[in-house]
Order: sequence, then structure tokens, then C-alpha cells
Amino acid sequence: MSNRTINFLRIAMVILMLLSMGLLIWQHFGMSRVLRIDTQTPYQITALDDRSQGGASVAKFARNQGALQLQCDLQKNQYEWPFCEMSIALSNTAQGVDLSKFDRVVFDMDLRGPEFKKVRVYLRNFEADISKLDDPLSSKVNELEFAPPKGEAFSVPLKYFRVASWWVDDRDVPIFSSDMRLDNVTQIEIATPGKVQTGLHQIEMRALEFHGKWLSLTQVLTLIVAAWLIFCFVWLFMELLAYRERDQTKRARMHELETINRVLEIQAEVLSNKIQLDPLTGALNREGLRDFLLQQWQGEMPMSAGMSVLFADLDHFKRVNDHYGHAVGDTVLRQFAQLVLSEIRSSDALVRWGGEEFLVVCPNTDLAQAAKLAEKLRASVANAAWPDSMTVTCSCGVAMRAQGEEFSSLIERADAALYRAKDNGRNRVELG
Ligand SMILES: Nc1nc2c(ncn2[C@@H]2O[C@H](COP(=O)(O)OP(=O)(O)OP(=O)(O)O)[C@@H](O)[C@H]2O)c(=O)[nH]1
Repeated sequence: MSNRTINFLRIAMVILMLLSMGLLIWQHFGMSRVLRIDTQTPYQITALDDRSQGGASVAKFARNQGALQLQCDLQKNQYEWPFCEMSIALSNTAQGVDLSKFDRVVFDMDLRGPEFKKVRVYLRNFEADISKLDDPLSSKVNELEFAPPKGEAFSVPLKYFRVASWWVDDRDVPIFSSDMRLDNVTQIEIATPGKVQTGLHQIEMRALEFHGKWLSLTQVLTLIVAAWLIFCFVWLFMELLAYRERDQTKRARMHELETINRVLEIQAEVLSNKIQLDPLTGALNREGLRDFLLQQWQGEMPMSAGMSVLFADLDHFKRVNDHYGHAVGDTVLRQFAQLVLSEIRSSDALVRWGGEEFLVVCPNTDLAQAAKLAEKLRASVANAAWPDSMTVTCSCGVAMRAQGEEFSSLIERADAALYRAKDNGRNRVELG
């Protein structure tokens, strides 16, 4: 990975850390949402009493002196559960208000009346599987009964609400629908409790506030974990890309080194050839001969299998130089080498021993075979066409290596045979 990418990821990590901390702090201390119901509320508020159930209580509602007021003349007759209540309609349709996004409710209210200490609050939740639009009482009743402290606001967590057992009993609600849900509240009711003395009662509610967070702690934590997971994934992906890039660079470097190696090998081979070859004729020089002999010793065809050598020397070559010039002499030497190379086997070696003197080394060749080759060479030279139609001949001395004989001794014997060929009139072959 490049330094620039690493720096970018580090900065991103620091920013993510700060954002995570900031989000947690904001979630804890801020991010508040409030649903307030007071005298300014647009929701429709009505008074309900037990007369519809056959009771005799009379309830009246008014928005007075900065408070929502319910006047209740609670009377008992044959109806067993007399009550008055203030009903706040959050919605007239099935689509209520989602109060599950809030976590507590604050009541700012006073109760007045004989032994009137407690109040009941109902949150009616419309649930499609158990509620019906034409029956307002079919919405699930979540209730809380409590005694608000006089003159001060009272905060209650919404989790303290419970589904009213009397509503469950009345409605015969299946068990899986009997849990407390506040995701679709259509109505809030503030009512007198079950046991209260008859007489004049008053509920004065200055405000009712639902408090919550725009994002719950769980949502914020999920968001933070998701952001970190994405960050880790991006980091890993970058690492993977960097690894691939490193790998490719390494392979390219390896390939480059292999190419350089091959070039060096070729150059070394060329240099070695230059060192081992006579530049004029292309025949081996003495260094080349040394390597050739070493190979013979190490190769599959050991020296013991038989080796012969031919010493070939151009006759009166000095005259060629003197008569035709040194350049023509060079041409003759080159042509001679080419002619010999065309006649010998690939396993044989032609060595320029010096001047116009050449050595042919023939592994795995006995004296008779070597003599035959020497005679063939001599005849080819004598019959070949030479520059300026000159006549060129050569003399040959042939020797076969005896068991365990030093190579230098073999050369000496071939050389001696060559001298004999010269002495005996040239253009001939002598065996050593
Ligand atoms: N053009 C040319 N001449 C060379 C080269 N090397 C040696 N010579 C010549 O070869 C000649 C050898 O002469 P000699 O040693 O007297 O032998 P020769 O004239 O061939 O006589 P014999 O060997 O006795 O038949 C000399 O004149 C050298 O200058 C070469 O590379 N090029």
C-alpha cells in the first residue's frame, strides 16, 4: 500500500473515531424529540363519562387558564364502575401516532376532589389483527394508574404501561396479540381511577409530553458498528490490492532478472567462443582444444575408446604470401579451414595450431580410419579451386593415441609424421 493510501486510511480512521464518539455523546445528551400536548394542541379533546354505560356521572371538558380541565361530577347508581375521562384523539383513522419511538412520558397535572389521589392513563393502540375501525373500543388499551405529585411534573417510562387485563378479558384476545404495543396510538385517555369517592372532581392538566430520541442507542450502535465494518472491509480490500500490486511487481522483477540472466549467459557464451576460436578461420585455438579434450574425458565417449590426430600443414605457404600477398594468404587459410570442416565429423575438432598448421582431433577413430580421412583431406585440397587458380597442397602426419598416452606425446608423434611427409616430398600422408 502506498504511503498516501495509508495516510488516507489513518485520517479516515480518526474521523470515524471522532464521529462514533460524537454520535454516542449526541445520542446521550441530545437528539431529543418531544410530542407535547397542552392547550395549544391541535388534537381534538373531549370529555367522556359513564352515562353511555348506564351510569350517572357527568363530565365536562374546557381549555382554561393554560390548562386542559376536566370537571367531573362522579355519581354512583346501579352502574358498578363510575368514571369520567378526558379523551385526546390523535387520529380518527387507523393510522395513529407511533409512540414506541418515545421512551417516557411527563405529566404536569393536578387532581382535585374528595380523596382524588390517583389517575388512570390509557394509550389506545390500533392493531389491524384485533381492532376495527367502526369500534373505537376495539383498540388495545395500555394502561397506567399512578398518583401524580402535587404541583410538579411527573415522568414515567413508557415501559411501565401494561395491557389492561379487563380489556383482554372482555375481548378474548389471543395470547400472541396481548403484548404491549405503542406503534399506532390513536387515542390518549386521562381518567378517574377504579376506586374513587363520589362528588365533584377535577383533572387539571397543564401539559403532557412524550420524550424520546430520534435514534435509539441500539440504532446508533448498529450504525457505528456498520460504519466500522465498512471501514475494515475497505482497509482489507486496499491491503489486498496492494498485495496484488506487490506480487505483480515482484513477478515483473523476477522476469526482468531472468531475462538479464539469459542475456548474460548468451554474452558469456559469445565471449567464451571468442576466447576459444581463431578469429581468422573459425577453427578452435589451443584454449578451445583444451576444453574440447576436457569434454572428451567427461563425456560419454571416453578417450580409451580410441582417438587419432591429424597434423595438416599447407605446403610452401610462404610462397603464396610472397607471390599473392598476405590478404590472399588469409583467404587461402580460411578456405582451407572451411574445406576441412566440411569433410570431418561433427564430433571431430579442427584446431589452428599456428600459422598454416592445423590439427584435426578425431575421437573414437583408429589409425586406419584417421589415415583414410587424412588422405581424403589431402586429395580435396589438391583438387579444390583456389584464388587466382593457384595450386595448393597440404601434407599430413597421423597418429593414434596409445593406451594411457599423454596428449602431448600423441601430438609429438603426429608432428614427427608430418615432418616425414614434408621430407618425403610434401602433398602426402605419413603415419606416426
Ligand atoms: N597470410 C598469412 N600467412 C601466415 C599466417 N600465419 C603464418 N603465415 C605465413 O606462413 C608461412 C609459413 O612459412 P614456413 O613456416 O616457411 O612454411 P612453408 O612456406 O609453408 O613451407 P613448408 O611448411 O615447409 O611447406 C610464413 O610466411 C608466415 O608468414 C597468417 O595468419 N596469414
